[in-house]
Amino acid sequence: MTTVEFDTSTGAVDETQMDRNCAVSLRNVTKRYRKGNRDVLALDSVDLTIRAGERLALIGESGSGKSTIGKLVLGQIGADEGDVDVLGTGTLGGKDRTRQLARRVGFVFQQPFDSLDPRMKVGSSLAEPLRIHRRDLSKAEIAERVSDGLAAVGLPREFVSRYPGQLSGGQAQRVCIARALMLQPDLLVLDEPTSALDATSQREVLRLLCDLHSAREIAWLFITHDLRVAEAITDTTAVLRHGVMVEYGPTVEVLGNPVTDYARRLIDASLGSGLHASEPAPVAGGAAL
Ligand SMILES: Nc1ncnc2c1ncn2[C@@H]1O[C@H](COP(=O)(O)OP(=O)(O)OP(=O)(O)O)[C@@H](O)[C@H]1O
Repeated sequence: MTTVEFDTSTGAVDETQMDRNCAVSLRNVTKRYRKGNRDVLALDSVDLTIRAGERLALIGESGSGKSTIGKLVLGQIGADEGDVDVLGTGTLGGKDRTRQLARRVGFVFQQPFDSLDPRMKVGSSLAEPLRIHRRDLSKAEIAERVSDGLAAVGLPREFVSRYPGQLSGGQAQRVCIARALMLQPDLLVLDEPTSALDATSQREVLRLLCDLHSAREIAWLFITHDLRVAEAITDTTAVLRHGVMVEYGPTVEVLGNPVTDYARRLIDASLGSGLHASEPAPVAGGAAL
């Protein structure tokens, strides 16, 4: 792992020292949870790399360990064994690492209304990360960035004064995406970001994510049960089973030509059996959305 210098006075990482091509690196990572008087092995010796700008889909049946990887990457939990390095912060101490991850990794979860404070207007929600992490910005500069953030997700400026309860599910998820992007992150953790939305909002949010990726290449860890989404908009797919990475490679190969029966069953259940081998998956650009 590359060593990174961290300036505690400015909060800046000396990026000249870190591997700019690597957004996420998990090496031989094992994670157990304590459940009553027994241990649950959630991840077993997992290796995973997400390069800068790469969109990786993480798929697997319920309980296979997908969200555990998301939590490790966000720094919400630690590994029992192995190395977790996110954007070169792996060698930083606890507080510095947490601060860097909060600044440089955005996240969008399944339920937008759980992620937004119902008592906070949209404008305040979007301004909050800037107030915390960008103390150099004036009030006017923050207000301008909030307006720009809303525009970037296709919402009018007037939404600053709305409360979450006055938004549709799709609009609320757009606000969550805008919030995740406020600090211009290098990595987004997207944990089922569209599965709580109706079909139209799903398509709109996925198109929005693709457009944002085209405008600025942010790496994605995209956790999904929906293999059509993985197929349409990701570069790489990793398949987890009982905490073990059983397949990993370009999305077009993993979904088009799965090696394990397990992945084949997942794909058949989500996409039907017609895709394998004969039909290339329409990866990137959102063509199939
Ligand atoms: N806080 C916890 N305490 C105990 N066990 C946990 C905890 N969190 C997760 N687990 C267990 O770890 C395993 C992996 O869980 P995880 O949430 O990572 O799976 P997942 O693939 O994200 O599932 P889903 O698709 O249902 O969200 C499961 O067996 C789960 O029951």
